[in-house]
Amino acid sequence: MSATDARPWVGVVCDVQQVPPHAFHMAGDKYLRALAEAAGVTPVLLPALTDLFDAAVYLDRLDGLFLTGGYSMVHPSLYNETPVDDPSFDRARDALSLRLIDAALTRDLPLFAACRGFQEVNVALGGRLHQALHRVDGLQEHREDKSLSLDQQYAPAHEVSLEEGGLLQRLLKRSSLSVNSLHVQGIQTLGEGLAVEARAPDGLIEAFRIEALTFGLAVQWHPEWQVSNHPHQHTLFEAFGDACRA
Ligand SMILES: N[C@@H](CCC(=O)NCCCC(=O)O)C(=O)O
Repeated sequence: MSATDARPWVGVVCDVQQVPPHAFHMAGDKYLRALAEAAGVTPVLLPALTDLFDAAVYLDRLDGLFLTGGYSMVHPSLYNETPVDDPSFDRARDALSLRLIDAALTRDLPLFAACRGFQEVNVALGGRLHQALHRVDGLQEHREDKSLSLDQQYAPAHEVSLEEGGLLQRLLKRSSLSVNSLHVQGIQTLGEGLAVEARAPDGLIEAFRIEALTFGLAVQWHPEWQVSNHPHQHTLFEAFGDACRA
């Protein structure tokens, strides 16, 4: 690897988690490796310090933005609801992601989002979430079984149908895709300027395109998981990397 890195630099949002007795800003290894290996970009962690400065300044020096998954829930107050359960929240992550989504739209910066990141984009654009999909009549189970191994938790869980003529169908040259499923929350109402790209068998929206962006794709599943073994997911990261290089 040359000392001068000509690859695009892509911002990756951090979660704020306690590693007792301290708080840490962190991002998952599997996301960072997928960006480096499949997208061919250089990931840069973005600390969630919106209480200190406007996070939009990050994007002045970046070529793309990636919103990762995360075990914490997007706070329901961001879509005008009160929490119905007592899950883990991460308000600092919420504030960082929502500010960066807005700033990426202003700059037409390439954006790719997974799972929690998918939910954040929906909420940032005025959409609402189901706080607990497993309590919604007519929807299938979308959570992982945490008693299983990670390989089993992130294994393909259901098919999604790809929208006719959509970005995913064009990129993947197919009409359906097998995806993993590790989420409690999901889309209840779709935000403004979002175009459905994929749905689960129960009708739940599982991917959308951000119409205002030259490249804006968000998926409910985990495309980063063992991306080298999943060519279709690898293609999504390649397309994002190409958009960051454009
Ligand atoms: N908390 C949200 C999003 C779920 C999610 O991102 N799960 C994966 C977390 C671990 C990882 O980063 O792979 C929800 O439950 O809906």
